[in-house]
Amino acid sequence: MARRTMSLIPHWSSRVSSVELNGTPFYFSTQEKHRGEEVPRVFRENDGRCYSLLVCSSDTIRRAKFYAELKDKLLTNLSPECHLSPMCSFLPNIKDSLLKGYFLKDTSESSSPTERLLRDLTQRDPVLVCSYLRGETGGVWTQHLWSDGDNHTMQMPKDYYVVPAEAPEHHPSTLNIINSDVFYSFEEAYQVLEKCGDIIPEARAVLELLPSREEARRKPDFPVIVIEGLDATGKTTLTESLRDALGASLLRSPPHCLSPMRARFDREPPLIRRAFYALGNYITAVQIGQEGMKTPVIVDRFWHSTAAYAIATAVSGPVCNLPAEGSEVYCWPSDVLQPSLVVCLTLDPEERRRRLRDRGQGKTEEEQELEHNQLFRLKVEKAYQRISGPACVTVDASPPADLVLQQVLLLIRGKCHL
Ligand SMILES: Nc1ncnc2c1ncn2[C@@H]1O[C@H](COP(=O)(O)OP(=O)(O)OP(=O)(O)O)[C@@H](O)[C@H]1O
Ligand SMILES: Nc1ccn([C@@H]2O[C@H](COP(=O)(O)O)[C@@H](O)[C@H]2O)c(=O)n1
Repeated sequence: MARRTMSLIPHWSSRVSSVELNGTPFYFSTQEKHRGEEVPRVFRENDGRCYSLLVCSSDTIRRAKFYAELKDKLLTNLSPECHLSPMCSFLPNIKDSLLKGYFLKDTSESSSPTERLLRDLTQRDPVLVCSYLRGETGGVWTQHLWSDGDNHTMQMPKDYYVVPAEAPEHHPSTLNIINSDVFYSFEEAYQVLEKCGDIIPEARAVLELLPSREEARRKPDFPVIVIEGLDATGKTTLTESLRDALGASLLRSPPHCLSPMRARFDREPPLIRRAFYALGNYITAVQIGQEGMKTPVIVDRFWHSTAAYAIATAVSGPVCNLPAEGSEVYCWPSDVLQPSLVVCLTLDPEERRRRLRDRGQGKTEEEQELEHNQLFRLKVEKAYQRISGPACVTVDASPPADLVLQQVLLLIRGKCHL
């Protein structure tokens, strides 16, 4: 941790912090001199003590795992008078500069229990703690970066004042998407699972099933049609009908051979979970390459799903926070086979809920989130539409199943000459 802390200090005063209060981000930064700026919103009307905790380690797996555990750890050990808000710190427009953590307001009588807990964290865990002090008059607040040694004195070269900051042009959560949430090459995803081998035995099992990257790129003779969409939009129904109508092979991503490991990865933080799904696409790509030498291939979910769900989870807040159309995050990886056609099924939310209810099967946590969280659903759909090379063709899945089939067959005949 010490090395990581030191490497942050040269850019410390260029960093901007964002604290989410009831879902709205409030930004502040630090500066050496106070020039009469107002007190940033998060410090206003504040009688308590304030702290920030940012998870930072050059070991990406440790960082992801610790961040996933941090909230529970804090809620279990802090007094009920402590209030936590999600926060992050970033260098505007600098990729991979985002550090995630929590902002803590403590209104309890004594600072000792909270500070003891924070001190323990700085000594044992990859976390950077700052405390914030209000000046005598209440008109200024200063930030104090704790050391990771016994004595939590200031490590800052100077006192820094906290001042309000502008909202950045791009939402900060977009800064770390590449190779943390979405993987654009076999190697990047492979490295994540390789590093997890010691702590997650299932990661080794996945690595043993992986093909070489050349195999995943092999272009088949027959067309490859991918069907995408949120859960319960009718992908299984449609893909099975297409298989029968076209005499095609039906494949899926993640492939069946990964089913025994999937539940374990669904419990892991995004970095690890997304690397698992990314690698699943490479296994499916090899199967497509083999089957596609004999028949057309229909695929139930592929890279669009992996990227769209990952982006929608990584980006907090409303749809406008997503990276804009044309952003590199939506680009198809160069080492994954490109389907001939990608169809994305859409359905109005009420009909989708009805189909989910009627089906009554168990759902992954993410699917439950989709059901509850309208914003998340909109973000997944928007991300689906923005992915390019190949882009997806949207099809309204609300008509009866045989009509949806006819419409998709027309698209396939037009695009793939079948
Ligand atoms: N066009 C349709 N009209 C009415 N009901 C449909 C239609 N297509 C599918 N259904 C029904 O909706 C439910 C969900 O369909 P299906 O399982 O095919 O969706 P899915 O997209 O594969 O879901 P998941 O991604 O969760 O596996 C099923 O009960 C299915 O019978
Ligand atoms: N290629 C894929 C396929 C799926 N996912 C993730 O799985 C969930 C939905 O899968 P279902 O089998 O339940 O339809 C969804 O949460 C995706 O995150 C993926 O990432 N990549």
